[in-house]
This record gives sequence, structure tokens and C-alpha cells, in this order.
Amino acid sequence: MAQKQFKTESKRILDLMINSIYTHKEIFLRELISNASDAIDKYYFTNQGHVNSDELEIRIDLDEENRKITISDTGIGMDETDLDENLGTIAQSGSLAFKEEMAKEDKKEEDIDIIGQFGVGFYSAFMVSKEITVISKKEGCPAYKWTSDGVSGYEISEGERENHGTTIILTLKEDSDEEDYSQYLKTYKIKDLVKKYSDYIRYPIHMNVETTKVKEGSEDKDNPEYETVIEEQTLNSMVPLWKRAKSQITQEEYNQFYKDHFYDYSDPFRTIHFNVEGNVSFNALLYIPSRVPQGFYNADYKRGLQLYCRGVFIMDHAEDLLPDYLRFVKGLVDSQDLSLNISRELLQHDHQLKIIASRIEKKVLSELTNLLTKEREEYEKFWNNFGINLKFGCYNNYGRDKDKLQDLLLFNSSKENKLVTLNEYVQRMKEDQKDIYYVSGSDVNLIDKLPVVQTLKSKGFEVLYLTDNVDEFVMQSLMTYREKGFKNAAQGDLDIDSQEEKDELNKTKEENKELLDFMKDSLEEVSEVRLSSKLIDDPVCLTAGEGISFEMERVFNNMPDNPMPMKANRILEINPKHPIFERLKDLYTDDKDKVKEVAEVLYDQACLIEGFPIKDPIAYSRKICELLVK
Ligand SMILES: Nc1ncnc2c1ncn2[C@@H]1O[C@H](COP(=O)(O)OP(=O)(O)OP(=O)(O)O)[C@@H](O)[C@H]1O
Repeated sequence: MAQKQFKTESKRILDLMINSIYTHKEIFLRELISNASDAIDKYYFTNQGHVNSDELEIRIDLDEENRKITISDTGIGMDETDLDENLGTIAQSGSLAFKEEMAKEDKKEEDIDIIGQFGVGFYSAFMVSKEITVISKKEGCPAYKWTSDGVSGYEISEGERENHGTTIILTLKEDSDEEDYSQYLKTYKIKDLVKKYSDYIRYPIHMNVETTKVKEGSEDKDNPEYETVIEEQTLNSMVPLWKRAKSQITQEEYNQFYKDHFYDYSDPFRTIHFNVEGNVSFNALLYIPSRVPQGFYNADYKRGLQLYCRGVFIMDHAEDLLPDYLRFVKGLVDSQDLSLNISRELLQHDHQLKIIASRIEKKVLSELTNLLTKEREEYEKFWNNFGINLKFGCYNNYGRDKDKLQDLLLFNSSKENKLVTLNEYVQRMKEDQKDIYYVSGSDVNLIDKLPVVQTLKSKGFEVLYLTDNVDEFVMQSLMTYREKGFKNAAQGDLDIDSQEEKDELNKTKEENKELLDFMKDSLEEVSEVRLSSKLIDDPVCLTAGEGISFEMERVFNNMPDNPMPMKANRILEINPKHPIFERLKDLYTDDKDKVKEVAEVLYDQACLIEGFPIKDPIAYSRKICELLVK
């Protein structure tokens, strides 16, 4: 029996194959099972109508003692020429040729769901084998045997096999310090690998498995006897859940699948199952978790969907399938139209992924919109878990996605103290109201008590209460909503007074200019002291001038390693209708030193209201006591 050399640049390619293309040696099993499945498909297509489907199977046998794994199928088989051409020529895909041939015969391509296309998968088995023997038989032909060590070449001779199909026998390499090849001889490992990569191969993958069972007849005894038996098990589930018709799947099945595959013990909050036909066809099964996943906010949290190609698992956490703001979505995508690279570990064409990703994004957003409009309470549950991600989505990437997301945002509001959408806010804005008012703070109850909020509320304006650090950045990124601007009510002038009120205030300002300037000069930290119509019951408040707001100051200064502390301009506003103002006016004529002292107390009070620490709490406390005893 003459030894033949591998054709093409085979030795170099083989070396590359074995050592460089694949990062995980374990994928050899996926490749051989995919080939077996392709071979059964081919048998099925060429013998349509004359196939006993019970015969179609893939078998795995383990022989630990002799370090052999055997994978056999009842597929189309190969004759001598096929063995020579398909296994003697690396990078020659008999499967691709078959598919092309079938396409010529006008069989619809999607019916021929063949996995192989590169003609290299088989050789991945040399990553774990020191020798491979293939025994194959085509119907009506004798059987042939192909043997190779993957280095020197291969031999073909007559073989023995009764029925059509192929048997591939791998003799595993010896274990080394770096590599444990023996693991592939263990039943549990093979079961795991089949589940991981080949669970949805549509033909049964059988294996004899040793199990312990209660001995027949001893079931009812107090101490039942056990025996070890060999039992044939089907290792794969075959029909993927996502390929079944939606109407045939119960929510329990969806939930179970979610819990089994995505490491969650709670049922999902929502299940989104859909198919897309078109330039790129795919099935997607997506889940929104009912609670924030563990480690979700850790830097190493892995987002992304599982990716399958024709039911064969390709990769986990395919990040490109989801925009970052939907990082909470779990699930999978299965497509037959992906051009994978040779190791199937990477996708070759970005644009296919982009099409899938954009359809997924649209679908999830439309589900969320539906939820918001039809099941508000449910949407609020979702919002409490994951709303923050949509806010980040609004301002990340220079606000690229803000138009898609702005209608899904919820904010606390002064109206009934509940969550509202921007649309709801705008719908009930006062006729002459130009801007959407918001105030930031750490707690809704505290914001609600702020003087400026009380004033706006009393004048019939609604105010959004922003409690997340990201909120003000979202407002800045949105800039406008339905042509209405956003206005931080705690910053600058609100311009809500009537002309009469404005005139009156200006007059009082003029009359008390000297007092206000004196107060400003007495307070180091403020850039201005002014009279304000914003206040009703409270004597003072602090507002930020142009530039950054107080909330931004806090956010920036809380950032780790912030090199440049930020400080917003502080303006002390005084209520001219409050009795304290009358007192200040009197003091200014009688005792200027006292004005300075009162100004300091008022400024500290304004800081406290705004949630800022006061500079010298002891001095503040003493001054208050002094004033109390007088
Ligand atoms: N079990 C099998 N039964 C019949 N033919 C097979 C079998 N395994 C491999 N072949 C033939 O050998 C060819 C080469 O297989 P190989 O796995 O190297 O490449 P492929 O499956 O075509 O493509 P890919 O590299 O994408 O897996 C196949 O195209 C097929 O024609």
C-alpha cells in the first residue's frame, strides 16, 4: 500500500491548521460532528423518499484503554476518489461542491443546511490525535480505509464496513505538561462538548454511557440494590427551541431554557423570540432578565449574545450583536448566512453582523415601547432595573442614539410624585412655558422641599427631579425635546415673573444695591448676592451661575483620580419678602459688622439646603446660638 503525500501546499497548511488556526483544541469534536451531520444530510438529499430516518444517526464510542475516540455516521460515505480528494487535499471542501451542485439542480439553498465550507475542519482532529483512521463506504461501493498521522501523508486501502457511512477513529496523543488529551476519553467531557457545541445537530448523537440503576425487582425493598449498566443515550436535544414555531412553545419552556442557558435562577422578565428573512436571515431568542444580573456593573461583566451558525455553537458573548445600552439583554442568534472565518471563531463580514444587530436593536426597542404604552407598571419594573442603561445610551457616543431612546426615558416629577415620560411632561406644559424644568439632587423628597421647586410648583409648573448622576448629562446631550429646551431650575434666572413683578423686584434691587454689594464682599465664596422672586417661604437659596451646575460639580469631583476639582459659581439669592431682609436693611444702617455675620449664617443655611457641607460647622453653630439667645 503506497503512501501518498498530501496535495496542495498541504504540509505547511496542515501545520498551520494544527498549530495556529484554532485557539481551542476541543472544537475538533464540533468539526467532526458537523461533518457527520453534513454527510447524513447529503445521503438524505440524494436518496429522498427512500430513507429510513431511524437509521440516520451519529455515534460516539470511547475506548479509554487504547486512547481511541470513534465517531461514526450513517451518511453518504466516501469512495476511494472522495477520500483522496476530500481528505487528501486540505482546503478542499466536498461539502461546498455538493451544495453548489445541488443549487444548480434548482434545489433551494436554504433546504440544504450544510455546515462545512472551507475544507479544513477535519484536520482540526490532528490537534488532539497522533493518528486518524477513516473507514468509509458509499452505497453500492466497497469500503475504503484512509489512515494518516497528519505529518508524512496518508494511505488508502480497502476497508471493512457493512453499510453506507463513515467511521472516524482518532488515536489520541499522549498527555503532556501543557495538554491533557485524556480528558476527551471521559464520558462527561464528551457529553459537555456535545451540549456546548453540537446540541442542535438535527440527527441524534448516540453514545453508550455507564449508569447506575436500581436492580429490577428490588425497587420496593427497604434497601434497593444497584447495578451498573451500559445504556445508549442521545446526547443532543436536536431541535433548537428557537427553531420551533412560537405557537408550539409554552412560556414554561422558554423560562426553563433561559434558566438552563443563562445562569439565572429567576424566570426572565420578558422573552422576545423572532425570525427575520431577508439579506441576512436569522432566528433570535432574547430575554430581558427580571433582576439585575450578578456582577452587572463590574468592569469584567461579559455582555453579548450567543451566536450559532446553522444550529452549531460558534461563540458566547458576541458583543457586536447588541448596542452597549442593551447590555442587559441575554439570548442567542442563529443564522445560516454568516461568513465565518476559517476557525469559525470570528465573523468575517462585519456588515452581516451589523444588519443582525440593527434588527435586534429595533426589535428590543419596539418591545420596550409597547411595554411602556400598554403595560406601564411592568415597564416601570423594567425601568427600575435597567433604565439607567438607556440613560447612558442617550449620552454615550456623543448622543448618537438619543433619538431612539428619548421617548423611553422616565423621570420623577413634581406632579403626583411619580415617574413621567418627557412626552407626558411636554403635553401638559403651561401654554407660555418655554423650557422643561428640572432640579437635581440625591433624593426625591429633598428635591421636593427645595425653595425653587416650591416656587415653581406654586406657580403651576411641573419639575423633573433628577436623582441619577448621569441625568444632567442626558439633558445636555438631548439639548431639546419636541423643540422645548431643558432648564436647570437651580441655575440662573428662571424668567417666570410677570412684567409687573419684574419691575417691582428691579426697583427693590436698585434701592438695596449697596447692601447686596456689601454682603457679596463679606462672603468669599459667592460671586453674587441678589434678590430673587424664586423664593416664597424660605429666606435664601443658592443657585449656580453660568457654566457647570452643582450636580455636575458633585459628579466630576466624585470621579476617581479627577485631576481638576471643579467649582460651580455660587450665587446667594435672598427673598425680599422675607422678614430677614427687613432685618438686614436695618442692620446695614445700624451695625455693618452684624450684617456680615448674618450674611455668613444665611450663606451656610443656603449651602445646607443645597446639600453642600458648610465650611466651619462649629462657627456656624456658635453664631446660631448667639442669635437664639438674643
Ligand atoms: N463524515 C464524513 N462523511 C462524508 N464525507 C466527509 C466526512 N467528513 C469529511 N468529509 C468530506 O471531506 C471534506 C473535507 O472536510 P472538512 O471538514 O475538512 O471540510 P468541510 O467540512 O468541507 O469544511 P469546514 O472546513 O468548513 O468544516 C468535506 O467537505 C466532505 O466532503
